[in-house]
Amino acid sequence: MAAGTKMLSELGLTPLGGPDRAISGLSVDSRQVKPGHLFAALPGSNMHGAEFVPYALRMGAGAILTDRAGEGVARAALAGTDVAIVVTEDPRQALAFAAALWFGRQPETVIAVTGTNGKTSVATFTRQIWQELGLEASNIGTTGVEGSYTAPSPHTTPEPITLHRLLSDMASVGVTHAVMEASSHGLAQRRLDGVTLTAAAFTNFTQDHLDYHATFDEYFAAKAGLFTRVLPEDGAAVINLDDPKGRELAKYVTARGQELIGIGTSDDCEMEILGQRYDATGQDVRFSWQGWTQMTRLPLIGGFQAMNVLSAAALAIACGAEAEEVFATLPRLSTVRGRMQLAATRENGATVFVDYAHTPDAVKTALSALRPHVMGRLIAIVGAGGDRDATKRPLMGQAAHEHADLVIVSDDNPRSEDPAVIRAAVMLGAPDAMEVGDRAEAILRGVDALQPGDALLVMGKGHESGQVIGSDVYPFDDAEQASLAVAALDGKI
Ligand SMILES: CC(=O)N[C@H]1[C@@H](OP(=O)(O)OP(=O)(O)OC[C@H]2O[C@@H](n3ccc(=O)[nH]c3=O)[C@H](O)[C@@H]2O)O[C@H](CO)[C@@H](O)[C@@H]1O[C@H](C)C(=O)N[C@@H](C)C(=O)N[C@H](CCC(=O)O)C(=O)O
Ligand SMILES: Nc1ncnc2c1ncn2[C@@H]1O[C@H](COP(=O)(O)OP(=O)(O)OP(=O)(O)O)[C@@H](O)[C@H]1O
Ligand SMILES: N[C@H](CCC[C@H](N)C(=O)O)C(=O)O
Ligand SMILES: [Mg+2]
Repeated sequence: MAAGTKMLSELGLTPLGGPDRAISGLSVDSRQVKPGHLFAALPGSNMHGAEFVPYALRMGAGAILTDRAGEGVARAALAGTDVAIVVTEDPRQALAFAAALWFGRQPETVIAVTGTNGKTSVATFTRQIWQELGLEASNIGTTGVEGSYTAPSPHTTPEPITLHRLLSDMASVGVTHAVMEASSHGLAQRRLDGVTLTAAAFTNFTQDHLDYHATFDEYFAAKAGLFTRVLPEDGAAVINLDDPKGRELAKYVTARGQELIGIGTSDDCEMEILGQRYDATGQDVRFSWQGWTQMTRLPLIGGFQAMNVLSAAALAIACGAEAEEVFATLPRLSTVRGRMQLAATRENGATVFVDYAHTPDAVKTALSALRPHVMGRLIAIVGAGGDRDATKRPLMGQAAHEHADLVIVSDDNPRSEDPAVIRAAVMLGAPDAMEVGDRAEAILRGVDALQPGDALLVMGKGHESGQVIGSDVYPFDDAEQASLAVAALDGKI
């Protein structure tokens, strides 16, 4: 937390029935409270943060922010103290605004990307385009903070205090352009409500996270909030119009008077994909921007990458870059780590790719996207994470069964669950799959099966560097294991 203090009123907060108060910082977790901090006692999915007010007071909290549900418990704990209390309808949003005002600085241009799949890819390509144009740029998301400013990021969308500290640090070292992923958790929890956005993008909407959001509609409403609540009226919205949910969002965007940039394969899109031709190292893409037809080469595997890249190009243009200069950078973009990444090639020419597909739709998309680049068979390794949406498991198995020639079901972060139970659920959708729990062995078996012209797609872990079993994290990297397996089987080690 930055040195110094600020008054609650400077952070947009009004204490109930008491005088204004100087605070020394912000905390969302009672265990991190420092003397004089405002402790945000938030309604949680397990418990109400107000339960921790007594703890926060022992740590020296100077003010409490909560909602009506937390007010009673908080007031009881505050009896006899002079600690201020702020009660609002939506304390998560109030905290987000307070964090923005506390840190007071962000890069001039910040954009956010939402959607079930493709957020990391679009964010990374946008940052790469900006850097190619000579701008100081970073992306924030699942793979950490990358580009001109780098840092680890524990969340896809960081908590508001962490987020605004980061944006302020970036701005102070000269980063002018930042692009962040807006996860549905992040949006539902108002984590980015305090960020001033120039533009936002929507990639697509399919099943995920039904462990957290009660229904599909609730999950979609969380994503829609990026356009209906966070992006200002003078912001630009880049929307995938090939997705019916994108069409729905486009109506909200138009109703709010935001600039709509449609992207897709229909002729009402400003950025229209006209054709794609695939080969072993990438693809040629024909597209038009506001009616101006272009051809470009993308050194990227997978048809959907054209959508991701052109969304990134549209975002860069929406934020002021020259279209011609943006398009000139596209052949120089590089694969996002762990997304359709070529990890190893066997002596016989067969290839191994690593991808982060961890939803039924992503499994289908990744396999069908790889297919036109491959002459031989497609072998898939698939598995599902423990302590996550269990309904997606058989659907992921089924997608692999339908789109690959050979399926191996293996473990992917079983966490607190029994891995055999997770594999059995995946195998409900892929009954003739080979079951190999140990992931290193599964990769070895997959690589061993590769004939000339074949490709192996290892899905689910992408850039991850560990296998989470119980509460332990064992070092594990799919790309590294693929290289080791190829080296071992080709007699190099
Ligand atoms: C499921 C989820 O998103 N949980 C977030 C939520 O916590 P919660 O509602 O479950 O909290 P709770 O356990 O009920 O506790 C209630 C409150 O008491 C506080 N507390 C709790 C214990 C204590 O000792 N003292 C204390 O003050 C907590 O900080 C919380 O504010 O609110 C907390 C405070 O804002 C977040 O830290 C927490 O994120 C946790 C760490 C998390 O792991 N989130 C993941 C699932 C997440 O956000 N993932 C998305 C990406 C998903 C994807 O696309 O794959 C992301 O953007 O990273
Ligand atoms: N535009 C797209 N359409 C469909 N599938 C995609 C698209 N882009 C990427 N994917 C698939 O989704 C996987 C995840 O991609 P990416 O990491 O870019 O998405 P994400 O939205 O950031 O995911 P997460 O929610 O896990 O952070 C990729 O490995 C790929 O299989
Ligand atoms: N970050 C996401 C995706 C993880 C993908 C997969 N490796 C898993 O562990 O389920 C999550 O935690 O749900
Ligand atoms: Mg991501």
